Parts: sequence; C-alpha cells; structure tokens
Amino acid sequence: MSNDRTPRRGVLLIVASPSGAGKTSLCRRLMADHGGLELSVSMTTRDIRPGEVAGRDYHFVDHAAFQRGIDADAFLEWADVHGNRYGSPRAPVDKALSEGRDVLFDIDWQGARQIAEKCPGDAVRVFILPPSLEELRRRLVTRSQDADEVIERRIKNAKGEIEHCAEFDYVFVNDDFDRSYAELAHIYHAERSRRFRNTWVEAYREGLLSEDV
Ligand SMILES: Nc1nc2c(ncn2[C@@H]2O[C@H](COP(=O)(O)OP(=O)(O)O)[C@@H](O)[C@H]2O)c(=O)[nH]1
Ligand SMILES: Nc1ncnc2c1ncn2[C@@H]1O[C@H](COP(=O)(O)OP(=O)(O)O)[C@@H](O)[C@H]1O
Repeated sequence: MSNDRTPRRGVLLIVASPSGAGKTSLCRRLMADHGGLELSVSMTTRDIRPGEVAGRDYHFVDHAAFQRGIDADAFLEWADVHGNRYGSPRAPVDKALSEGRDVLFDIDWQGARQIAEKCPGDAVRVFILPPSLEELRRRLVTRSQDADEVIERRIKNAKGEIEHCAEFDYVFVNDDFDRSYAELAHIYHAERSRRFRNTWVEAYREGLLSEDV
C-alpha cells in the first residue's frame, strides 16, 4: 500500500506581541528546532540594529523602495508600526505554500488581521503577553538595542497592541521562557496535525482499506 504523506497544506503561523514580550526569541528557537518551518523575512524602513543581519532578520530598505513594493502589490500584508513601515513579501509565502511548507511570521496585530482575512484556512494566530508592563520595560532596557525614546514609544504602544489579543486563536503569557517555548511548539505541532491540512490522509486511508487481511 502507499504510505506517501504528501501532499499537505502548510500552516501560516503568525506570532505577535508587544515589543519586548519575547516573540523574536521564541520564534528563533522554533525555527532552530523545526527544519521544515520557513521564516518570512519582512521588509522594513527602520534602521538596522547592532547584531542584526540584512536579509536574515529583515530586508532593510528606504521609504521609496518600500513604496515601490506596495505599488507592485508585492506584500501579503504591510503596516505602519512604531513610526516605520513593515511588510511581508508575498512571493516566498506563495512558493512555500505551493510546496506544502509552513511559514512563520513575527508581525504585529495589523498584519495578523490582514493575513487571516486573505488566507483564512492557513493562518494560525498566536499572541504573546508579557507578565507585566513593568517586566516589558525591563526586557526592552536589558535588550539595550533601542534608544530611550524608542523604548518609551514601544511601551506606550503596548497597551494598544494588547487590546487586540482577543482577535487571536491562541494567547499565552511569556513568563518562564522554556515553558512558553513548549506552549508555542505544542500549538505548532497540533495545528500541523489537523486533518484538513493533511490532504494525503484520504489516499492513505484508501490504501489501508484495500489491504487484504
Ligand atoms: N505588520 C507587520 N508587522 C511587522 C512586520 N515585521 C515586523 N513587524 C512588527 O513590527 C514591530 C516592531 O518590530 P521590530 O522593529 O523588529 O522591534 P521588536 O519587536 O521590538 O524586536 C513588531 O511588533 C513586529 O512584530 C511585518 O512584516 N508586518
Ligand atoms: N521569558 C523571558 N524571560 C526573561 N527574558 C526574556 C524572556 N523572553 C525573552 N526575554 C528577553 O527579553 C528581551 C526581548 O525579547 P525579544 O525576543 O527581542 O522580544 P520581541 O521580539 O517581542 O521584541 C530579550 O533580551 C530576550 O532575551
């Protein structure tokens, strides 16, 4: 009998949170542990931070180049966040989905909403809450990658972002990192296993039923 476990429909796993709640750290670990998961590398107009690598963390572009992307309909979604523009390039996502692979997005609630509207069956939205706003500030300060006024702006924006967590499929608090990571990984594994994504099941079942026992 055939035991082919293709084709399948990929998951678009969207992870959002206020800045500093820990989504980049959680997403990096999920990527490191799951070879089949592809990170959507966003385009942004914000400045590169120390330690960031162009093309790996973001595609860093100026406003004119970003606008050309909008005009060419090259983004699956884009939004203004903290005074800069951020967008998810469409082509790599289309390619991954057509090949049955999963894509991970580290984007804000506006982007999550747009992808959920455009790809309702594929999108899975996860929102990560900080233990407190005080702890959020501590993490942003400890990360020490942003100027003081940038940190203050992000903390001011945090409440506006948290207000949107009810639109998400899954919400959890990132207090203990390992426990939070386990939660994110469980969500990903369960969503991967949903029957409607595993379109190979029908042929597989037919194979089992045709076995002569
Ligand atoms: N809508 C949207 N938001 C994005 C995209 N890329 C990043 N963001 C969000 O923009 C916000 C700021 O990101 P960033 O400048 O890397 O700061 P950080 O979250 O503090 O590390 C975060 O909420 C990101 O999730 C994108 O392509 N689209
Ligand atoms: N559970 C956690 N406990 C303590 N510090 C954390 C935790 N998760 C992340 N951090 C730290 O908080 C800072 C912000 O995390 P980061 O992943 O950059 O957040 P975001 O991408 O949401 O802005 C980083 O210095 C990171 O190491």
